[in-house]
Amino acid sequence: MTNPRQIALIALRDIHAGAYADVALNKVLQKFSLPNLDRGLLTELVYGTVRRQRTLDAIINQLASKKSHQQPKDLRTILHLGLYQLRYQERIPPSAAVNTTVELAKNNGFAGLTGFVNGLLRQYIRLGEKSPEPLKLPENPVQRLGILHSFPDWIIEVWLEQLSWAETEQLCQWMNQTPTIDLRINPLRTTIEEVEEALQSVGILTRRIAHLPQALRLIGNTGAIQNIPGFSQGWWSVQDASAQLVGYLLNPQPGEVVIDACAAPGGKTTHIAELMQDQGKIWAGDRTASRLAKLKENARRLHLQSIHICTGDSRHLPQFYHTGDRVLLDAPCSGLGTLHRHPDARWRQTPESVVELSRLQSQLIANTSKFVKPGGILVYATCTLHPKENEDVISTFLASHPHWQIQPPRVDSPQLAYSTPQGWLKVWPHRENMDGFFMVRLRKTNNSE
Ligand SMILES: C[S@@+](CC[C@H](N)C(=O)[O-])C[C@H]1O[C@@H](n2cnc3c(N)ncnc32)[C@H](O)[C@@H]1O
Repeated sequence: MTNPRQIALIALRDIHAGAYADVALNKVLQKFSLPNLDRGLLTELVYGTVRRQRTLDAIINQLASKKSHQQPKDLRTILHLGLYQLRYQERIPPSAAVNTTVELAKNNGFAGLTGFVNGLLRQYIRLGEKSPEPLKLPENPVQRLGILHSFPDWIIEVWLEQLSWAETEQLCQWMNQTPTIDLRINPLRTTIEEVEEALQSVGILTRRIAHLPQALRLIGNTGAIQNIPGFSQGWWSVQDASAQLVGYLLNPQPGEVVIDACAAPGGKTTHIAELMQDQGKIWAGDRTASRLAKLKENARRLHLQSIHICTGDSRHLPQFYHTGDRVLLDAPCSGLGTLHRHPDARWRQTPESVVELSRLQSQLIANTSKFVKPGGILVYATCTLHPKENEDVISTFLASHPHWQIQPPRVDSPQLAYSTPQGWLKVWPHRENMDGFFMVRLRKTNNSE
């Protein structure tokens, strides 16, 4: 099969049945061999329709007599695909979007409904000719933003608690973009200049990122990551700029003992090893063995020797008590700072899952703080923007752990740019053009047991 729209329908069926969007997409990309352009279109259609689902459903609700959720499942997905192309894909002529969608309906058991599909899509085009916004939006301002930018109301509300309306809208728009790829250069194998040159020689454009000495942002489409020069030599890792800030905030030194309590697949563990010149001992703990296998593979590719694996639940592991000079807790979280990378995440997380995660995060910080020696450091980080998983976890921890205090970034450190008056760092993606992140450095006093 070579029709990217038909293949998109197959992947979307899987996603609507519960599969992760990236897993479902990779499955079809591996199964069907497509030319590069069609692979690009397939990826755009799958990720785009998942991301814009709420907006696309609102259009169906407006134009059809039956609500979107009452339509047969496949028909709803086919309409999503057609409407997505009409609304968001300027490169696809409207007539091609309509004809290919009608064809898709015909080939997937809806031969009797091709008139309905054709009519609905053409009605949308006609409305768009009359008004720049064919979609009728509700009066309620939260729902209005949620429908326009395709987010559940509760996420809009979480952002509105922290940002103005205008910034909330900017953040919504930012999260609907195709994500960029950043590299972190491994200074133990090469230099940033050498990587820049190697990439340039194969036509890959890059740019440096302020405050991050080993970071390069890739510009434009680069093809498969494994084919970028230097991958097999361990010259670099893929890691977003804001995730690179975490290693610098921890500031590990050669010869120290560092415990990375939620380490897999090892983006930050390998950064820590590089910052320590691969000298010292790093314990990489995680409860998921399959993810730790990826960490091992990454450490091997980067030629790092100082990393040791420990499979287990970091809410326990008493063998680590009072052994770490520095501990990193890069906690499992709702990922509200990386919604652009995971198009289905906004539909998977709920206010209830956030409460559940914040409970786990509190248990993890309470126990991993015991891993730290007196006078040592613990960095808590998440890639979410929800105060319940960030500020609240830290405030509650500090209130019940008098031997701990926040150690804000030094005035001469690059992280200062993201620092808040409370001493923790919050990276807002629409301001900094990088993934959303929260991180804080905590210090245990010398006289604690
Ligand atoms: C945000 S990810 C870590 C990403 C990693 N630090 C990196 O930079 O590549 C969170 C990790 O926590 C792990 N995890 C979740 N609950 C855990 C627990 N109770 N104990 C140990 N690891 C846990 C998950 O398996 C997941 O790999």
